[in-house]
Amino acid sequence: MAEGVLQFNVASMVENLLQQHGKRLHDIDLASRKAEEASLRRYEAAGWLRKMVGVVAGKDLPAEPSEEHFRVGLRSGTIFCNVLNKVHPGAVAKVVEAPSDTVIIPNENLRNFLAAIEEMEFRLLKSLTWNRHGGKSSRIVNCILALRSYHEWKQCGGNGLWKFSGSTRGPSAGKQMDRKNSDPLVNSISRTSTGENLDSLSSGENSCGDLVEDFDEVDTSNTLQILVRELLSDKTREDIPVIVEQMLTRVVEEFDRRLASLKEQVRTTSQEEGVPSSHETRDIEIPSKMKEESCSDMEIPNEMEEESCSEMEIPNEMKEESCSEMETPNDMEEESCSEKEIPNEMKEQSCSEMEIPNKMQEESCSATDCYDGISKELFLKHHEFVECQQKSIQKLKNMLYSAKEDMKMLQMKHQEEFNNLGKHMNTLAHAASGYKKVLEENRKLYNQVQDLKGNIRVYCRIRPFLPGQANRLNPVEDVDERTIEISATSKNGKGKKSFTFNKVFGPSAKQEEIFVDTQPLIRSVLDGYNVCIFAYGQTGSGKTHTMTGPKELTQESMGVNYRALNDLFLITEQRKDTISYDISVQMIEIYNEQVRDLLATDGGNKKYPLTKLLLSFCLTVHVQGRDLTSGAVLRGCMHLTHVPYRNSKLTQLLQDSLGGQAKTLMFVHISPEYDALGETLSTLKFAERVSTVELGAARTNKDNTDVKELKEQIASLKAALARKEGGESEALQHSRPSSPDPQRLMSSGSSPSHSSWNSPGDSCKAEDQMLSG
Ligand SMILES: Nc1ncnc2c1ncn2[C@@H]1O[C@H](COP(=O)(O)OP(=O)(O)OP(=O)(O)O)[C@@H](O)[C@H]1O
Repeated sequence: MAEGVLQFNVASMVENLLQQHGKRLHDIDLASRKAEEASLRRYEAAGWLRKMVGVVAGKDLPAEPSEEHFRVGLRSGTIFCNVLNKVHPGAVAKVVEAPSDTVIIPNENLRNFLAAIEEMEFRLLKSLTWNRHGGKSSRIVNCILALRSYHEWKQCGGNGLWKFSGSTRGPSAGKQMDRKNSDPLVNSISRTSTGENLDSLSSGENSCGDLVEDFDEVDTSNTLQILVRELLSDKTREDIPVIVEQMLTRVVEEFDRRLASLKEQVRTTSQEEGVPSSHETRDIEIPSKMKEESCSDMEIPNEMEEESCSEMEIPNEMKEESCSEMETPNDMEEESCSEKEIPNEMKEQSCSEMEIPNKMQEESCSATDCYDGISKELFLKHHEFVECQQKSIQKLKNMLYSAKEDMKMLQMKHQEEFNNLGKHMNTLAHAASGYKKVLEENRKLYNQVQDLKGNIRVYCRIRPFLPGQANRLNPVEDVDERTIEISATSKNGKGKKSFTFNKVFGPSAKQEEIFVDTQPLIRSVLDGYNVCIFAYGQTGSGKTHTMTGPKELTQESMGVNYRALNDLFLITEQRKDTISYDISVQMIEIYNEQVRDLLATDGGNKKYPLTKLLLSFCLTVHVQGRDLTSGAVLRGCMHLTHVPYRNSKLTQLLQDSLGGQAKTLMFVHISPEYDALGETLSTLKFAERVSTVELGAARTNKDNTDVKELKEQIASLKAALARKEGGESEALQHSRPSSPDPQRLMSSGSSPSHSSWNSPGDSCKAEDQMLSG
């Protein structure tokens, strides 16, 4: 049908071209009208045949066929036989169903058709005009239209002889066909009916062979030939090539224009039907109307074509994948895949049924069915794949939402914990501040307690008899916690003499007991107080034993010095997180009013061996602590040695620990032997007076006589001291506020003093020095 349309359009284009050239020729116009009239008559014949046999049986014959399609659709003779059986049931006993492209010469159906007519004695067909002048196709058209007229005449109750009027516009009621009419075709039929061999049909002018020949010959459209012939009939030989070239150029241009218009029409239609644009390009050569008709000729439902088109949207990869998964036989699979790869070509072939043999159309149909099955399966797989992806995406969305919620919860929890931590930190800072205040208060209270115990404390220790002194008389009459009672001889003022101290330790007292009252003062040193711990007493009374210990030291036998230093470092370690301490040691020897620095070096070598240093008669430990939080600095010192108290230099040295806030512990040692009784009594008197100074007026001196004597001795000592030491007392007063400088001490006094501190007179002088300070 496409060719028919195009051929008709070419004729029109040529006509239009001629009109544009102002060469509208009457003959040309007449030829065009004739061609158009011939086409209309052909359509009329084809339409009646299709109506008679039905669309399915008439699928090989388009409704509006070109001459070529008209010839091809009828050359099998099948439609002729079926139509004749409709007009006269049973007229053709055997109809061979064969594809339209099957060429059988002489055609069996045509021979059966003619034979049927002979048997039916259709002499009425004699009236048909088998006019060769109208073209071979026109003769067939006229024959068909005559048969239609006869059929209609019969349906209208016609009887007797039917006379063909030659009109194709339907039967004329009551018209009679002249059966005597001599027509070449009828004649040939008549001859056949007289017993001639059917094969002879092909030899007769109007035989079946003529009819077959009519179908077999290629009847190119003579319309154009007529037009061209008429156009060039009056032209000179020189003008013809130019005119033909010009005409062909315009025809081609017009053809291209209309083809483009047709493509645009197809594209628009495809878009309206939702066909992807990528397929439009492949389909543009076939108008949608043509496709529908062609497909209907092929008995392919439109839905199938639509499905095929929709399947075209499936990505090639998926199609390939699905094809690879197909379980169809290999040959079928290959065919399907090849069909899949070039679906548009297949579609074109299917639609262009006029150019494709029926067999190929059937293959195309079967391929389309197969392709449709594959496409559906692909579609299902695609749909399933998309659903799976959508579920995965939804699951991911849910996980993302859950993760976001968890993150929010974590952020809230973190913020809450952060706030709580901040509050906790504030509480801790407040508590720390309070704790420091408490520590400070505790320190003050602690040292207040030490103050209440007395800044100068005097302890008396009685040395036990040494080995080999057993069973010797002991002047110590009685000892309790704070009092010692001495039984004096007449030489020393006969009678019992009682002395009171902060504490009295008997001969059996352990080193640990001696240190008990000393230990709290170590903490005071680290709190910034000055402490002086010294031993006092006659030779061999046990001073070294108390302060250092015996030669063979054990944990139990360690003296005050070791224990004090141990506690000092222990407390320093305990406070290391809050206070940083620097500890230094000073070792000075005072002998014959000469002060020597035992740690001084002489040419890189120490002047004194370590053993002598450890046994040194004056050890001073300086402590400097820095509060790590506030930066406040505390300074304290601790003097450890036994002291020949009468020594003025020593008094000067110990000035920072003999008054004010300083804590002084004096361990007074006495020997138990009778032969040292005088010295013992003098020592006890001196020590008790030191303690009495500290106790002040609150302490009542029970012995006024002793006080009077003491005052006299003090006055005497003052005078003597003034004479011997000149302005030393004045210097002592001026230097009191600061710690003593060993260098200054060593250079200030060089004159020897008393070589022995054992005499009571010396003791009184020392007491005077201390009291004056
Ligand atoms: N409490 C005591 N228990 C046992 N032995 C002691 C005690 N006190 C002192 N001694 C012993 O007495 C002797 C003399 O003691 P020590 O050397 O300590 O006296 P001193 O006062 O330091 O003498 P000096 O003034 O001459 O140095 C030593 O052998 C010592 O071991």
